[in-house]
Amino acid sequence: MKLYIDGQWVDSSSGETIEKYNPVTGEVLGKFPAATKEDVDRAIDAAEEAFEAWNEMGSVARSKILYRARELIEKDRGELEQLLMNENGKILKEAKEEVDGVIDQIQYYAEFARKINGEVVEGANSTRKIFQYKVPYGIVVALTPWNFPAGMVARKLAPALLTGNTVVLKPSSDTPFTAEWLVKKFIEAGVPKGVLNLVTGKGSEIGDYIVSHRKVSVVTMTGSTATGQRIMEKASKNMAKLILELGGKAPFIVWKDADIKNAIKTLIWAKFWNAGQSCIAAERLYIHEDIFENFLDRFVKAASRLRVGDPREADMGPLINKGAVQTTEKFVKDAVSDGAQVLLGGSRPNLPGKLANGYFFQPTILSNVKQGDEIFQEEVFGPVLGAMPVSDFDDAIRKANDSKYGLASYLFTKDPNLMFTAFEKVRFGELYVNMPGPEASQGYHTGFRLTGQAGEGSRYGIEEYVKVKNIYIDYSGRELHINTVRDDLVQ
Ligand SMILES: NC(=O)C1=CN([C@@H]2O[C@H](COP(=O)(O)OP(=O)(O)OC[C@H]3O[C@@H](n4cnc5c(N)ncnc54)[C@H](OP(=O)(O)O)[C@@H]3O)[C@@H](O)[C@H]2O)C=CC1
Ligand SMILES: O=C(O)[C@H](O)CO
Repeated sequence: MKLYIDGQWVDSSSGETIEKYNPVTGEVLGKFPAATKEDVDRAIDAAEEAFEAWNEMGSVARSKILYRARELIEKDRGELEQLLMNENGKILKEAKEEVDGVIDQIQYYAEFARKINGEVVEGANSTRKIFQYKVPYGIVVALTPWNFPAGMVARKLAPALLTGNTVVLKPSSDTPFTAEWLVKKFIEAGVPKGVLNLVTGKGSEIGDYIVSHRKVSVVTMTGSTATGQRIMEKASKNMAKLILELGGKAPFIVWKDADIKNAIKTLIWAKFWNAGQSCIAAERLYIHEDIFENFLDRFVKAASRLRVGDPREADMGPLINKGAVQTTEKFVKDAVSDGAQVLLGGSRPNLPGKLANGYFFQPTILSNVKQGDEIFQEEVFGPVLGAMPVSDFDDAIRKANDSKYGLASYLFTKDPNLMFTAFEKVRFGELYVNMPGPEASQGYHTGFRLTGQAGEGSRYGIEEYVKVKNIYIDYSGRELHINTVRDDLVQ
């Protein structure tokens, strides 16, 4: 693999590379370049140089390139699905769904051509006007995560490019090859040189440098809250605009009147989708006390039927890396020492052959957890879920809101009064009522509290990439009378 800078595929200027492991087998999958600060400078300079012409091209011409990229991705989608399975460990159905999402998002953003309009606002009188133009910011740095390595790249590249920005993409070091594959499609589709650049390398080494670079206008990042906070600090040097989609700790409330079968199916999805590695994953289960035991019993039975293993045939694949397995193990251990009872799983599975070295963890369900426990406060990002009985709806909402994160939440009930109470009181960017996620391209993916800033998707999401520029004009042609400037000063 190589870096893509100013229209050229090149090695890192240091020649250094980093190894990437296959999460299914623990074997080395390949190597990718460790970009240096000089490589970053060249990528940013290229993005700066390309900006004017790309902006002048107009949104219709840019959308044609996006439509073409979408077609190219669709044509070779099988390759991308394989890559997602090897690089991320996704099961086949989820890899296919992610590619559907990539195609959908590129199409969705391309459709905004000609639709990002400014306004003409009245001035102090009828011959004065204020033109409010929506213009691209300039250079966007896109830092993408590994959990949806294709979807997140598409969700950042498509709106940034459509609106006339140029981009430097730095993907997660756990999924560089998926990003490379997608960049190739955008290039083949006709993105001009310098408009889109790809640099890879450890965020801990080049991240601070990229986000604090004086030429960068927007930093869009999906990942952990700790990294998001660091980015805020570093990017403040240059006042870059931030779009940060960070951690989640979704509450999943099941009321006593809920359709239990639908709730369990949704919960299986919400907890074990991508092995629990999604920011909208159910992380706290609040069940009405009248149905608590029965619900948990049925949920445990259903989850115990999940097949864990080779992504080509399993229901759930591995975690992303060795560190993620260790973190998940520690969450379970700490929960047990806090008094939790393990109803299912709790450890790594015994898998045969090469899978024995893969980064797998069993679906894990815990009861006897308390609101203040680590397992109910910190983001697990793995296939582990704690459950707690609740009896009063307001109390359930209070507990749900008692989290430093505020992205997704779920509610199962048939009672419209409870639904509307939740619409009002839930302090999360998303509430899924009687249905699963994930978020749609036309929804605005955003969160409260430490989940971040700004958002993605919908017209609100695309407008994060444009700035409103104001032009004031007096076209009367008459002599100006300025209140605080005497007319007789100027003869
Ligand atoms: N909201 C979400 O969807 C996601 C949340 N997470 C959360 O984060 C945890 C850890 O995952 P991890 O991959 O380490 O997430 P990080 O937040 O560390 O990484 C996300 C992205 O930011 C980059 N990055 C890391 N450090 C910096 C920095 N100082 N400046 C700029 N960019 C940087 C990473 O690059 P590099 O990979 O090279 O470090 C990656 O591209 C997960 O367990 C989960 O809790 C993770 C992924 C997605
Ligand atoms: O970040 C995530 O996990 C994605 O937005 C999927 O919901």
